[in-house]
Amino acid sequence: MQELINKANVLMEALPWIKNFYGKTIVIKYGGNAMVEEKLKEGFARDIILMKYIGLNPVVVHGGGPQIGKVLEAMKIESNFIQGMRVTDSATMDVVEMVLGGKVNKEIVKNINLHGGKAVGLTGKDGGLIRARKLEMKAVNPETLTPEIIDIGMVGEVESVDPTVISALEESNFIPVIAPIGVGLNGETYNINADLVAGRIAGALKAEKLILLTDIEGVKDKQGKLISTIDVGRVPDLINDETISGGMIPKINCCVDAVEEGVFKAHIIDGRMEHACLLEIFTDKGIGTAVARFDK
Ligand SMILES: Nc1ncnc2c1ncn2[C@@H]1O[C@H](COP(=O)(O)OP(=O)(O)O)[C@@H](O)[C@H]1O
Ligand SMILES: CC(=O)N[C@@H](CCC(=O)OP(=O)(O)O)C(=O)O
Repeated sequence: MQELINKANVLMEALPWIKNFYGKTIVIKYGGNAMVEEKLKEGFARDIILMKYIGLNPVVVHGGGPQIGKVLEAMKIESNFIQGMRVTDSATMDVVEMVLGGKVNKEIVKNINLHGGKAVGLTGKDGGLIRARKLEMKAVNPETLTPEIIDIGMVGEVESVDPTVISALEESNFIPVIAPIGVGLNGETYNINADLVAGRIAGALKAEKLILLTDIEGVKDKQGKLISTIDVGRVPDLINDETISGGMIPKINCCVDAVEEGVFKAHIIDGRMEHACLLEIFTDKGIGTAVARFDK
């Protein structure tokens, strides 16, 4: 009997959060281990469906860097990254679009639909969702030691987001699943980092939350202890004193940008943990690191 009451208590813990988030949009960047391991994949699909059925509007933006890498390797095309961005010539762009917009996107859609949801896959080309432009990357020339703009091919940055197609899908209770590919003014295709796309889509939708799933517990301090909350104003110091480095820099900056654009809270959480999204949204304590304007 006590076991049943405990179950009811767990559900009741979620009640204030369900009330709070009812009708609100949550953008989730899906990637890493959560997109590879069978058990985690199924758990993620079920989490998204549960969110939808209790009245939230989940929007999934996915990555797929490792999946692209595997196909490029099989095709004997070399992968090169500069400042975390894949150098993308036209042969690589074809593979990126094929893998992200095709196999990876459709597998996520299939998993959600298989477990009872109604997902629709899109790239940024569909409905004019993501207008992109070429990313101007600055790097220091090792010979002259001066910063200059380098050409890394068809890598894009988001110029603007037109969320009309997302709203149309939400009205009919579909769950949008978005591949991070954008289209330029003249119809050219761009490969865009998925975290950046998720941040901008969350901003355009004025989402309640942006959740970035990654393969680490969250942002850690210099002693390796998890930092549960970070005020956006503190981020530059954490980067300058090198508490935050490497791949975590674009992630945290993307959270800051989303908050500045009107997203209430951004979270960096551990996608290796089963039901990570649900634990973050529906429990009092949450997991991972929350980034917001706490010091008002
Ligand atoms: N302060 C920090 N807290 C946590 N991770 C950090 C921190 N600073 C740097 N990192 C690094 O950033 C990595 C996450 O970025 P990345 O590997 O690019 O993620 P993903 O592949 O999910 O996009 C972590 O695995 C860790 O090595
Ligand atoms: C420009 C750029 O680097 N684009 C990424 C897009 C996919 C992505 O971001 O996937 P993850 O989230 O798994 O890293 C790439 O080509 O790998």
